[in-house]
Amino acid sequence: MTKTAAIVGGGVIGGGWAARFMLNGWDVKIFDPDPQSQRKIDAVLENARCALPGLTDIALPEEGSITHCDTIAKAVSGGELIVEAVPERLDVKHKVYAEIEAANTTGIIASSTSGIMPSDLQSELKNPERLIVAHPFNPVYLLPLVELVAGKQTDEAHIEKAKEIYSSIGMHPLHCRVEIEGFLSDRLQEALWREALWLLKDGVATAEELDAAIAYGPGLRWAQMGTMQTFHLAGGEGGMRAMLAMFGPCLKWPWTKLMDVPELTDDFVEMVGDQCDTQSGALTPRDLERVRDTNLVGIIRSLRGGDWGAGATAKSHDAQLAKLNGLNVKAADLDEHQQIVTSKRTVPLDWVDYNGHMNEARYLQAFGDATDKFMEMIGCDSDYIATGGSYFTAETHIRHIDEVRAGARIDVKTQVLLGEGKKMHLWHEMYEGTRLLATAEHMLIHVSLETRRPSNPSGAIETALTRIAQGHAALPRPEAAGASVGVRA
Ligand SMILES: NC(=O)C1=CN([C@@H]2O[C@H](COP(=O)(O)OP(=O)(O)OC[C@H]3O[C@@H](n4cnc5c(N)ncnc54)[C@H](O)[C@@H]3O)[C@@H](O)[C@H]2O)C=CC1
Ligand SMILES: C[N+](C)(C)CC(=O)CC(=O)[O-]
Repeated sequence: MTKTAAIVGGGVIGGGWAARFMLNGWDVKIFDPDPQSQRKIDAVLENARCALPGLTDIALPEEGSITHCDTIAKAVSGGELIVEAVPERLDVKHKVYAEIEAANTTGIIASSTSGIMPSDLQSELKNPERLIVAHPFNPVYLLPLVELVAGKQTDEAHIEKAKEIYSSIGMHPLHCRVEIEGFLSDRLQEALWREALWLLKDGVATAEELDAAIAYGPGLRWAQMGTMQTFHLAGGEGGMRAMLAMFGPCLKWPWTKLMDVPELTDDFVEMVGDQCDTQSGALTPRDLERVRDTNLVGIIRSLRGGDWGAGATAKSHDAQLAKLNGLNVKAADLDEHQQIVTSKRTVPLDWVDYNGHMNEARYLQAFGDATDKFMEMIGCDSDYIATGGSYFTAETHIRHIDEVRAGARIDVKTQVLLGEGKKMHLWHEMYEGTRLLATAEHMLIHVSLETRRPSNPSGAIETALTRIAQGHAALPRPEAAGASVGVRA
């Protein structure tokens, strides 16, 4: 069933929300009075379409539609979720809520505010119980964190509903249980930013040097662990206790100017702006966004490996997407009269090489993932593997037939050429739509993980595999199956 999100305010954050919802299959209705808004949102969507699908190993749903409305009433009428992303001013937000209330009395109003207390936001609403804060992070289409905060009058059921909604679009809802200004993340970020502005103003370092001080060091750690766990490790075997014993007293030394804010005079703003422009060189903000997005996809993908932080969120999104894509098929439901779809995914940005197309190593990864999925389907899943049986690949032959680029949706269809005793001979075909991109032929042997020697699979796996192999024997045998490597005549 298609869902609809109403978005009021289509700037940096509203545009990012539009992209995240649409690429997760939601329809979006949006209102923004800026005549340039549609152009700006299109630019955000273009970047998001390149980046977001690469976070998951399973294809996202079909993209939803976007309707640009010319009034708030048209955007929000009938909506169950109304995302507010207008400028960070209480008076502006109150005015917008009054217009929303005139057209919609029941939908959840989710404010994107970076730090205004939800109790203040809901103070003039007729139905204040439906207002929550859902504070995202830029770029909203890639970063999974969304801070959820209730005001004094919020119905907690809406927070629970919001957790479901944001999880279903690949996000990590963090419920900030105590309502405070700036919530959690911005409190931490602002302390650092304030200090950086002081160091720049006092001529201690340039914008570039300050960014290097983060990007080459702590920033790399922060992508995976926050300050607490990072410093727990800095205490060696003594952990955080040792860390506090050694560095705790330093916190009282005058290292930081945390509570003071440098005065934002025109000269100072120009000085900071100039230094940031110099730092960016010839790259425009849109160019930099693309660099940032490619790097973020790479970082989050590497965190998937360890099922860690933002990588774990992407993996649990995969589990939901596998269901939507019909990839969670059990052995008994596999149709032995046709090839089996074992993968539906999008080519991630970081799978593309210097030739501008998917690198050869990634074909093996995509086919290997399809083999893993097929193993899971016939019952060789993580529970079975934990009992000590699995398959090892003994031989592989991949043919590269046509190129494929980042962002393309690819499917793998699998045919069992032999499934007998310890042997499993698979034939995979990779398609973009109906275009054949590559084929792979693998011979796998069932092994005991204890002896590391060939062994028979469980009866259930053998039965499932034999049934499919017998059914697939009636399908045309792929011409290239069993072919040796060589130049085509
Ligand atoms: N920029 C950021 O990094 C982040 C911002 N936020 C929050 O998101 C909200 C929006 O901020 P940005 O997108 O950065 O600002 P922005 O200035 O990029 O976008 C605000 C948009 O609201 C539109 N607008 C102004 N009055 C309006 C009205 N009456 N009705 C509908 N639209 C109206 C403007 O035309 C503009 O396109 C703020 O509450 C901000 O604190 C949250 C997370 C990060
Ligand atoms: C600077 N900011 C307060 C608008 C930042 C945020 O609210 C979140 C983010 O994206 O860093």
